[in-house]
Amino acid sequence: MTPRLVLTDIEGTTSAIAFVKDTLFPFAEAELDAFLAARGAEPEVAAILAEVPGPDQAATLRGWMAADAKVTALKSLQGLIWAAGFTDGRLRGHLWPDVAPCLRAWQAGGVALAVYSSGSVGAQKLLFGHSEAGDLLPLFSGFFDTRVGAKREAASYAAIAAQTGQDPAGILFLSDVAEELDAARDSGLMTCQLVRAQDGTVACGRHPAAMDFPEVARQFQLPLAG
Ligand SMILES: CSCCC(=O)C(=O)COP(=O)(O)O
Ligand SMILES: [Mg+2]
Repeated sequence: MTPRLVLTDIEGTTSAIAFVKDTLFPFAEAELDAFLAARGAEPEVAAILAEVPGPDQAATLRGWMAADAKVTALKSLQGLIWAAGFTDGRLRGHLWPDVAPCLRAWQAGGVALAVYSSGSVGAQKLLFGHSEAGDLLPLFSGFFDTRVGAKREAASYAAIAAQTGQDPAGILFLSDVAEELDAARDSGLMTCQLVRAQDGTVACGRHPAAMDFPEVARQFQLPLAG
């Protein structure tokens, strides 16, 4: 069945793992103290901080950062910190060169597009709105983060299907992480693992695999770019 909706992960799928780990995460850590001092009392930030335990919240946040913990509060805060960098040009969303042409072709061909990442919805919009390929936000009809559930839980994909109004069998989920693909398949979605050599991803063998988006298009009869 040709997908009616492509649901894509970001890190390791549309964008380099190194961009997230070596650019985005250090940017947020470097700005953390100044951000908390300047904006910690704002209602939006205070509501996030209410979910951060411990007497030294900056230390808790740094511990989560060091562990790459996919904690919703940390992800929300990182998104708010990155906002300044994306809007003043210090940050630009990395995309592998094959990604934007395929996303444009798929959307133009009538395939809906959505994002599901541990990065907050706000951060997802910053990355695609300020990407190396320009503003890609108009291509997407949905954005989902861990507020819908964890990426390794099947129920999260059922919830996304319900919220998009799509039959799970018509959704293709793209990710580099086998456990995320397992969970999506458990909820009836089609799956494809992105095995990008530059990221050092290894094919898990449990899902169809593609080295880039054109190969995804060929395997799932999606419109081809250019
Ligand atoms: C601008 S999105 C930042 C990505 C991020 O924070 C992250 O943790 C990556 O998670 P993903 O689910 O995209 O692998
Ligand atoms: Mg990923």
